[in-house]
Amino acid sequence: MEEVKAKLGTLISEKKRSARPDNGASWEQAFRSTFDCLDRLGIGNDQVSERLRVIHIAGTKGKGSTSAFCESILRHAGCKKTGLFTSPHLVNINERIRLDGKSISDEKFCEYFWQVWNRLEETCTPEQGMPAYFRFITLMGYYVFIKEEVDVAVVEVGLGGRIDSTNVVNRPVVCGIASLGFDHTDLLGDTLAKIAREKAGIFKKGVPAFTVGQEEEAMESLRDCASERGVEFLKQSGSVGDYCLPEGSDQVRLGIPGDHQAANAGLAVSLCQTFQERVDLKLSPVVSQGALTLDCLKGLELCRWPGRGQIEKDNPGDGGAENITFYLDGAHTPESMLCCSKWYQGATKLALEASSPSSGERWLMFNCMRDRDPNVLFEPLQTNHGGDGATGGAHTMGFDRSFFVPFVSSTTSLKGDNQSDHKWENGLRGIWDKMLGRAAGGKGSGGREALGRSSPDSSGATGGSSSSSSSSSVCSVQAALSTLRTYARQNNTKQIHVLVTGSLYLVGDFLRILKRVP
Ligand SMILES: Nc1ncnc2c1ncn2[C@@H]1O[C@H](COP(=O)(O)OP(=O)(O)OP(=O)(O)O)[C@@H](O)[C@H]1O
Repeated sequence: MEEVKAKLGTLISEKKRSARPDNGASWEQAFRSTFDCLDRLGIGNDQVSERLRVIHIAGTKGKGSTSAFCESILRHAGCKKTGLFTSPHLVNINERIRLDGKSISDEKFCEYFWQVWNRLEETCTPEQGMPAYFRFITLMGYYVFIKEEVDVAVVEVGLGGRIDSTNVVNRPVVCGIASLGFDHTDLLGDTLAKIAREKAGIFKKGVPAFTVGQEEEAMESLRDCASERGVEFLKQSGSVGDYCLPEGSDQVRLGIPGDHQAANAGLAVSLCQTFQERVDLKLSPVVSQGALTLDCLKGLELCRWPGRGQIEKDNPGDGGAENITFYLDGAHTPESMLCCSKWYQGATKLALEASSPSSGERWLMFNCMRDRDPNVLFEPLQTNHGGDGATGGAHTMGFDRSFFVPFVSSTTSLKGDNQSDHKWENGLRGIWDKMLGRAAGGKGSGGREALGRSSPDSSGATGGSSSSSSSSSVCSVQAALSTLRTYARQNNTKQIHVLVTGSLYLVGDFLRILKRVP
């Protein structure tokens, strides 16, 4: 596996996230090269459509969760073999290609990797070289699903849709668009209409499509694209809570927590219902007479999507403390941070009420990529969304301690983070404390407008400036964990609820350190 990882590493051509892939080709050119690569692999894109039953899902937020729900629902509805392609991964690259809900084994990964690698290498020409990292892993995903003869291939778009490497299927069974918002605006456009148009690039002639409720500007753009592209229909899915329940069942339980998951699950139900009606597999119904079936409910409840709303107890057998609970969520956009913050406050409120509110504390471990605006990410974290507010700490939302921790993984260092200087993290801490200072000073909860757009790099490396600075620190993940565990052991009547958020890479680092590999 190490050799395979090293080879894959050679396909990461640039360190910058939005750098041009595939030897400097434009995104359009690079996308078109995916079709050539499929030919070189002996599986033209016609074959991908003929040999795979694909559910293709795009969106700004919730596309991964929706994909995971789809896979789980169909597995529980009787799909003998499921394939799920997602990105990015948290700990191991294998997570991106799942068979029957489990990451592909190292053995199979290596076996298929070499088949794909060797074929592509043998067919390189001066015009057609090796594909870049994401394109390669996408090609490999399709290759694996074809060779494994999966009944369904649920495919999550990597970025955008129209010219994403996954968009090489002429005729998916059904397409879905999860919640739309502002992200990757440098590549997708600076209005919701433009972003929606890029995402709707996965729509295909004669193929049905579903979307969740969207802002009108986005919905209008989706409708226009649907008619331009001649989709069979574009329908809006509802919340999973809108469905009736079968006899013997009193509620829908979702395996991925958070109120925001109801819309993702609703979209997944619509996609799976349409899939099940259109394919020649003997699947049990997903919805029957307007009610979710027991199989569907099981699929929703048993769905697992690590790093999103994941709750893990610390492990005392492995140096941990039994009174620590980690809440791991890779939110990294304003919308997802709002969902994450509401989920965390709700979950810890229940946990704090279950014990004694005064005996619990909320701690934060945070980092985000440098292309994010921490001002807008911090705002929902510092706002009380109707929970109990403070847990003993003095802040608006009541984090008793906050740590700004550098990334550990090599994946993130490849994305341009300098491991040795902590200027970025000190800057994050400075902004965090400044916002808290303003909030405490009676100027609201501290927002982008109030603060201006200060950036960590410009705010200097001095750390906090407000009275709350003593409760925030910059240190390594390991040092933060050590401080946390020592404190927890010394205060063993307290329950410590630790939110880890800001980046999926940080969540991946934690899962690796906690030895909870997905
Ligand atoms: N419908 C939603 N609206 C807003 N935020 C959401 C929604 N669904 C999930 N999220 C948040 O987004 C984060 C990522 O969820 P998910 O993996 O489903 O989305 P994604 O579209 O694949 O995003 P990405 O892979 O870019 O993080 C979650 O941690 C959660 O906080």
